[in-house]
Amino acid sequence: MNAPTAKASFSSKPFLYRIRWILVGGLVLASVSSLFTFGLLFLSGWFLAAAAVAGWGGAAAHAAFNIFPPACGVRFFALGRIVTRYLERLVTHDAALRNTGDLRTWSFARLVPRSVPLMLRARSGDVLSRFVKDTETIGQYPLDVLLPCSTAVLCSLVMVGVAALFCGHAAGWMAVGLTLGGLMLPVAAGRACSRLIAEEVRHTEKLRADLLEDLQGMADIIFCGAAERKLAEAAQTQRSLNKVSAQQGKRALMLRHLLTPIVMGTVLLVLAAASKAHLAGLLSGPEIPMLGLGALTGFEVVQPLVDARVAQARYNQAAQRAAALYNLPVPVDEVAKAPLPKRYDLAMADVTMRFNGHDVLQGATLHLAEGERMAITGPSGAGKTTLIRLAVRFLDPDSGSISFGGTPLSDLTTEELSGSVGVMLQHPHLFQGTLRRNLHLAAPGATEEAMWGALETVGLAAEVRAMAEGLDTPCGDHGQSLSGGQIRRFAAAQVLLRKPKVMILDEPTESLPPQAGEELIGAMLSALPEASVLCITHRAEPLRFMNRVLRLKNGALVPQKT
Ligand SMILES: Nc1ncnc2c1ncn2[C@@H]1O[C@H](COP(=O)(O)OP(=O)(O)OP(=O)(O)O)[C@@H](O)[C@H]1O
Repeated sequence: MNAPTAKASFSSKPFLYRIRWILVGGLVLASVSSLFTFGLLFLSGWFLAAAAVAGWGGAAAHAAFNIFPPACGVRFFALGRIVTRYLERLVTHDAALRNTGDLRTWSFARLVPRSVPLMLRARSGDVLSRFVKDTETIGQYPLDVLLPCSTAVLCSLVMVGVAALFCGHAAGWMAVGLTLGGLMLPVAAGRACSRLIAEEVRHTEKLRADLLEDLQGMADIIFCGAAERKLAEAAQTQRSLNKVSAQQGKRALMLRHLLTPIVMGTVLLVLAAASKAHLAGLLSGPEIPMLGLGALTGFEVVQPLVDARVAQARYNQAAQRAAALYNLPVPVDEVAKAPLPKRYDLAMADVTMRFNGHDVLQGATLHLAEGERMAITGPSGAGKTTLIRLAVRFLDPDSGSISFGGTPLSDLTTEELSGSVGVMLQHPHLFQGTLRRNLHLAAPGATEEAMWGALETVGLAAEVRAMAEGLDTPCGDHGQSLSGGQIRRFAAAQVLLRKPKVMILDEPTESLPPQAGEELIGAMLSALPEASVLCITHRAEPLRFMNRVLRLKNGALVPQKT
């Protein structure tokens, strides 16, 4: 995908702000749970050693040793750890799911007004993967990165502080070990893996986008004899992906394993410092294993930090890709919702439109009165479809004005216009699902009777009745189970169901024989006799139904004799 012109940035701060209190709750629970684990081993170490000392010390020492408080403490920490871990999972997963949900809604709202640049510049598979996978990666950020890092910092401080109450030197070694394991290894992971993760994301993106395009264009690939080449290409991308994934995985694994010598070294140094303090009479014997086990447990909070750094690198990639997608320039200015005008005449005055330095429209002017039927003809590439895109505000003109019912089009959105304007596209799209589902997409409240009525009008009812499942017949991907002519008539039925005041028809008779095309236009106009019609056509059949025909020539509209 091309980078957007403006400097792209994406910030997840506003999303995190919305779930800040859940995150604080998750942090408290995660920290308490880790501290309970620390407390459990810290106390257990002391308890076991003290019990052994009491055992060796004979009956008097045995009687003096009160087993009850430490046993209660051990149970308390063990139980508390399980409960807080469970609650922490509930809270933090809830935060991640909410975050991903908010991001998806936001992403979708950003994609809709960018549909024109997206269609031109992005690959469908790539957009899909950004919308699904990247939002998930960004949504998981608090769970995968924020929480482990903040829990590690908070708990390390508390654990070192507790150790310092008993032995300053032992606490010092613990601090050194935790800093090495919690800072040095993640920094090394960032250096070792970031580039590989970027490459991995690039290969995955290519593989997904290629696969989706290949599946959609399978027939063309086979007819061009390109199947072998495409397979080889996919296999090559997959090999490159496997290679970088394996490399990245190995590096992260090696860094994770490097923690073991750091842990062992720290525990030994803590034990040595504690023993020295014991010999100096500053520490009791059972407190030596207590500090050793405490140091060992301390590493539980820094252990996930290598993975957190890898997750951070993935997040950075996802955020960059999100910025590139969601900051694409919007082709129309966003407006506040204005009520649809009561009138429905469409006027364009002196409209110019330029693409890639080439003027497609230069001073195009038209006025489609209420109830009028107007055709626009012109050579291929003259800008006819561009006129339609301007009329429904998919695009804004470079200059000139367009109004609908006297209201400047710049005050209306495409969505609002769709309440009055029905568009039959040059290449209608049918969604995977049943015919019924596609009709309901056009007119959600349409009754069974209305659906059959519309199909009858466009001459499709008999064919649908003959299908075993009738309206519940699956259309297949992109309407594969229908013929080109059937798809066009189905699209006409969708427009009729909406009962628009203005019908905009782009090549409505294409892929139909002349007689069938003429019948279709005649039937549509009889079904909605009061609707205005703007009909783009290369073909002669629609012309006899029109009040006026304009020809688009050199970017301007001129009257044409029929
Ligand atoms: N969004 C766009 N970005 C860049 N160029 C565009 C865009 N839309 C249209 N064009 C270009 O503008 C010109 C007019 O395209 P348009 O689709 O409006 O022609 P048309 O008259 O409908 O053609 P046809 O009859 O072949 O469908 C073409 O050269 C096309 O490449």
